[in-house]
Amino acid sequence: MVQSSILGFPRMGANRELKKATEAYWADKLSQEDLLKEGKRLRAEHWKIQKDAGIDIIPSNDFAYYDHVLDHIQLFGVIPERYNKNNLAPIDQYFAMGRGLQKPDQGIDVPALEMVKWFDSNYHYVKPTLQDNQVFKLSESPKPVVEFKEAKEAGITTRPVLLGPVSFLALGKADRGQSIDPITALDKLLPLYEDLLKQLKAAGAEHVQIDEPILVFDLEEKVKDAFKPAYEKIGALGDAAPKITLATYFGDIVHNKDVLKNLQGLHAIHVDLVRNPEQLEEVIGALGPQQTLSAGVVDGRNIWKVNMQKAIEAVETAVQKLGKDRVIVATSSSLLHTPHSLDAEKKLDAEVIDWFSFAVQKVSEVAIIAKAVNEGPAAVREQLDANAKSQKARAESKRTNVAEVKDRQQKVTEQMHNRKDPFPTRIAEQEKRLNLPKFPTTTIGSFPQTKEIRIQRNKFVKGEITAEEYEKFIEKEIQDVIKIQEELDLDVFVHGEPERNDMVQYFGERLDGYAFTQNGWVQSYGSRCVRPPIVVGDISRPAPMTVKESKYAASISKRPMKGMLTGPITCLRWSFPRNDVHQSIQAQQLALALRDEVVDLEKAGVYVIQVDEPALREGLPLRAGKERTDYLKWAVDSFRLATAGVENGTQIHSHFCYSEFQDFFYAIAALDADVLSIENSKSDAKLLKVFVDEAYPRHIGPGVYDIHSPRVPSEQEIKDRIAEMLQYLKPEQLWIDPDCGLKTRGWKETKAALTNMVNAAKYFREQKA
Ligand SMILES: CN1c2c(nc(N)[nH]c2=O)NC[C@@H]1CNc1ccc(C(=O)N[C@@H](CCC(=O)N[C@@H](CCC(=O)N[C@@H](CCC(=O)O)C(=O)O)C(=O)O)C(=O)O)cc1
Ligand SMILES: N[C@@H](CCS)C(=O)O
Ligand SMILES: [Zn+2]
Repeated sequence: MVQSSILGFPRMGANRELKKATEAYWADKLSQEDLLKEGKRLRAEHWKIQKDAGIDIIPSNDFAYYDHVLDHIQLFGVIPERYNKNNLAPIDQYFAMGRGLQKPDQGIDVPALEMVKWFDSNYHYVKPTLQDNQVFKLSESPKPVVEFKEAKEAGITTRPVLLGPVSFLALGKADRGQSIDPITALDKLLPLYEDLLKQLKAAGAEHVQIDEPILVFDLEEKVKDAFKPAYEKIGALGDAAPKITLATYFGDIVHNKDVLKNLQGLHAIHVDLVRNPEQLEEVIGALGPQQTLSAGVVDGRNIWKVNMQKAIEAVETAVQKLGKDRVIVATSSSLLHTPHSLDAEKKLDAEVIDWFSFAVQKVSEVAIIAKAVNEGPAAVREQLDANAKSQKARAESKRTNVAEVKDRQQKVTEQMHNRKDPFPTRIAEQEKRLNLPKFPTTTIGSFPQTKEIRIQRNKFVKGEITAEEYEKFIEKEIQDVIKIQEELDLDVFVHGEPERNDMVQYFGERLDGYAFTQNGWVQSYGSRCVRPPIVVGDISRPAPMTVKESKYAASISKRPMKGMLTGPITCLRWSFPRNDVHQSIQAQQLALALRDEVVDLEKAGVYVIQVDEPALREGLPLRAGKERTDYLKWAVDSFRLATAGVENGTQIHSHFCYSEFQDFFYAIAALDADVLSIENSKSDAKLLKVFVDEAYPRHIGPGVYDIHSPRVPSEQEIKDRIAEMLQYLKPEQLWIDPDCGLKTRGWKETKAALTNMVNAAKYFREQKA
């Protein structure tokens, strides 16, 4: 029989209970015991949802209090010494690695480990950070074993999920000042996997899911070569270990077919057939004679209802070749990237809600597809008919065919992508207008989103206060942040984004062609969640979206005010995009809407405009090739189309909050932004060398401190950082700013950090005068 399986379930809970519990714990408002109890309750609830839906293979160890890669860091003892010094309880050490810990009264001050994008998703993982003489040590009560037993006690035999040894190492890095190439530590790490697998088997686990998602990348030979010895060793455990399903997702693995050849001893291989349905035949051909295919046909990354007919056809193709006992119906990836359930959505338009499927619904979809294949379509006729009807309605909906939007796209010319003059002419005009000092200081846009702001917005959304009352409140917030920026003596001000719930959702809510949810939360990192808006049709801007707040802020500010927009690619990437038209079309529609906004801001007297594109890099197809080249063209074009409508004297900024910009330098340069701010504080300043090597002529503000942690950087630390940057960048190019927006921070640490930042900038201003 074909079995049904889920690769992972969202952790936060139907009402973000996990977020609330962890944040309460951090604020000393919940005991450790109660936090752990809440985790246990959530796990049980999620297993039950899957069991009740009839899923055969239910995951465990997919739950994490902060991040599953961080779980493995602690599981294998990859804990840099600085986190061992303060005798922290395991859970506190875990959070210290995830988010840093500063307790001056106890002499504790450790920054967080680096956190980066999980493949091309909006989820972030904590990077394993290794030492040259790395010693691995399996934790005394390994989490995967504990959670397997917990599920078993609740009457559910699960398939534990582990991140595989090759991916764990390849996704890691050497600690600062260390030079280890993580993959060389494989031999030392493998015995811990062996031990863990034996413990899982002894606890009763018959199957284990080992994720090796790096197989979707173009791999260096040494990483590719690591698979064979790793899985031979693990495979040699035979019956002493559970049977292994090796899972890949977010891409195809055909280019690594030679690796698959060495994995034929494993029980099953999982592939993502939503992203790359065309890999099915080749992967089947590469399987060993006994091997099972886990067919990922229900999308773990988007919210569209599965097309049952197509999914069933793919599974049937596999069944014809392999037989029912060697095929598993599965989600394409973990459902971590989808919201919990549609049941909470009370305000979605009836037309569009019928097109969506969140995690709980996707679990049912997997079960239905398996049933259709096992028992024939008649067994699920009603569900299949309803699904076909919904697919048809979406394809024929007016929302997906708006003539005015299509006409405007037809009329886009090449010239619309270019500023009037090149940078030297522009910057001269901008300098005259803005009159900024050397090493200008600015922030990235948002200031702390205080509890009070959220409460007021919540009241407004619920109709408990009027639009005027809310508007007054926002104006007062803007006044306050302007006053604070004056006191801090920053050079280019921002209005603080108090009116925005999120930098993407806010725009989604103001654009036609979008739907947005009440409770569609998805984990972004740690306890932080986002509610991605959903692109349901052709996009256009019915009215200005940000002009009122920016104009007001500019009118009461003595310094230049920076208008703040989210770029077309980031809007697209951090939304749930349509899957019925190419993303380049959606990006161009967004670009045209933003172009109007940029021009309207300029008309309103806002002469510095930042268009954030932090997701530009994340959208890059994971492998080199035509798809990547094409992406770079349409992604860069969409930014240029959005920003090129302004005069020379209007300064366009863009912001990128990730550090791996090396391989992406040309795209960033091609945006032709006058000023770039880039996350950089946790990376080696050496990375900035690319700007020198490529003779980058425009202005740059590499972040001087990390904003993800409440830790306050000292003035000296920031000065050291700036001095490092000046080894690579010219003084007249350099802007001083934090890594990213400050919305997640509290005011106390924000003021302290920015005071140190401004003082450090002033020090260099005097030095270089
Ligand atoms: C910059 N980043 C972003 C990414 N993706 C985005 N879509 N947005 C981003 O900013 N990706 C990369 C990075 C890092 N990621 C994040 C992600 C999320 C946050 C964050 O602070 N999230 C908040 C939620 C923000 C939000 O939408 N707030 C709403 C609703 C707030 C809320 O929970 N309201 C309560 C009631 C009010 C109360 O009592 O507090 C409720 O509904 O129950 C709003 O402000 O109106 C989070 O808390 O997780 C940061 C960086
Ligand atoms: N302007 C946004 C950018 C975040 S990437 C902010 O400051 O929050
Ligand atoms: Zn950012």
